[in-house]
Amino acid sequence: MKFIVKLYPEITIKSKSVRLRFIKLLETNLRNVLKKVHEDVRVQKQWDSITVNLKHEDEQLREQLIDRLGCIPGIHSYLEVGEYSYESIDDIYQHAHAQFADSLAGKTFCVRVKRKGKHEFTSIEVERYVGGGLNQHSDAKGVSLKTPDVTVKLEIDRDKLFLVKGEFPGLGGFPIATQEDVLSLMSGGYDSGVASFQMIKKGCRTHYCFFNLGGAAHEVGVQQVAHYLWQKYGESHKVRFISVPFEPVVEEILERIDSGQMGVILKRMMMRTATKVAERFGIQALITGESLGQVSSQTLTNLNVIDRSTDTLILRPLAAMDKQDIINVARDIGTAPFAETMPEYCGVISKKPTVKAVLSKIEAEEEKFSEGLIERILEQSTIMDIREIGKAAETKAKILDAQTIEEADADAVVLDIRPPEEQEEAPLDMPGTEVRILPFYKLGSQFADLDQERTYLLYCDRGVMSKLQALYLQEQGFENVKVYRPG
Ligand SMILES: Nc1ncnc2c1ncn2[C@@H]1O[C@H](COP(=O)(O)OP(=O)(O)OP(=O)(O)O)[C@@H](O)[C@H]1O
Repeated sequence: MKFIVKLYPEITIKSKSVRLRFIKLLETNLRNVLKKVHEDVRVQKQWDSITVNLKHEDEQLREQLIDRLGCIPGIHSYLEVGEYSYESIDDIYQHAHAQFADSLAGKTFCVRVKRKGKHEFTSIEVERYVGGGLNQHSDAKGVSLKTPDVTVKLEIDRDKLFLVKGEFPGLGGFPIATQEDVLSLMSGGYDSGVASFQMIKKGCRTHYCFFNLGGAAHEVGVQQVAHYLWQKYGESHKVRFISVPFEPVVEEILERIDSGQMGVILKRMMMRTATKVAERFGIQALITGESLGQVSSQTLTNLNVIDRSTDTLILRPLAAMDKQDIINVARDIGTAPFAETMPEYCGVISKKPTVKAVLSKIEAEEEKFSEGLIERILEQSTIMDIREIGKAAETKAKILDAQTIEEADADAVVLDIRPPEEQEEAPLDMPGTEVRILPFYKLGSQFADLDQERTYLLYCDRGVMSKLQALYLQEQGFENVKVYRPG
């Protein structure tokens, strides 16, 4: 099978050297991602497109390739094509007839040709010749140039003919690593997930910094979203997940800081800490999900005061977006189910939070923090390669993999924690075993209904969510939790 990947138009208007660099990076990114679908995938760049080839004809692999290509930044669209050689215009028609004639029955159609190289015919001549032939020798309803039911698309590239079997929209944006690295402050709600996605799409390797305000449950939730985003859209590059215990900061804020100023000061402490993390890894910008006017700390005055806490650039990709639009994007990119069930870990709640913070007052309040607070929490932070997220949970919780039910406990309950769409698509068929359906995002609120005495085997598609949730259940006192991986 073969795909022709078209560059996002913004790339094609760049200077030659920049364009070449972007194409090279996109080629490498495609290779890195698609080799995970199959090691024999071949990726080859040209000036205005990139071809993806896989010798094996296999429906499942085809679907996986289509799915992955739709998530890689820098792509305008991609065509699934059949490749042929030809000698004459009539050869072109014969190939087109064999491919398309049946699908035209009862429909109007038109033929569109794109051509590269020198030929004895023009594109319009091919359109007329192929269109005329198909009209005569098929059950098509007729040709309609303006509003056809079907558009027959051909691409002729020198001595090769490509018949377009399908066309899919790409993600847009720039290839990852065409821009510099950023550090996304990730709290697990709708906003920070969408903000991170925007930066990945814009071509930034996006690392994650998480300030833990709510213990293991908070950390598990945020790790899951970050891992999901990376695996789905940013897998071509390794990134870090940095977790900083922030309870000591919250404690001091609650004990020492004037109530109205707490929200802005918490954010300033986050920025200061994130700055140190960014400096350590040579990262140039911090990303937040803040949006103008969304909550009290997000007025222009307050954002300005928050910015004064660091010299590092803070980008807020959602600044001008409406909440509903942010939620819609979260639904499209798949982070909404995580956000929906993420409890609010706001750390501090003021009765009357200031909407007009005054820098001098805030700075005076901040004098009350104990010395070296940020250095202390940074010493206790954990830095993870995001690929290790599942593995870290495994070692920490000594979670065992079970390949069969008997291996675990004949009486074990299988917890299918996949999202409902995945469950419906491929339901677990396990006669004689109790299977409970409990999507991962409901586990946090519903685990209390589970009998702690029983053995649970957690099942998900890739084995990462199940490890994280197993760790979470263990921390809630469940002793017999395993990850179920049918052999
Ligand atoms: N615990 C945290 N760890 C890391 N970043 C955080 C944390 N809490 C907040 N932030 C950052 O600050 C931004 C604003 O947070 P705030 O809680 O004011 O708004 P929010 O709308 O609840 O954000 P979100 O929807 O992303 O949770 C977040 O989008 C995120 O970038």
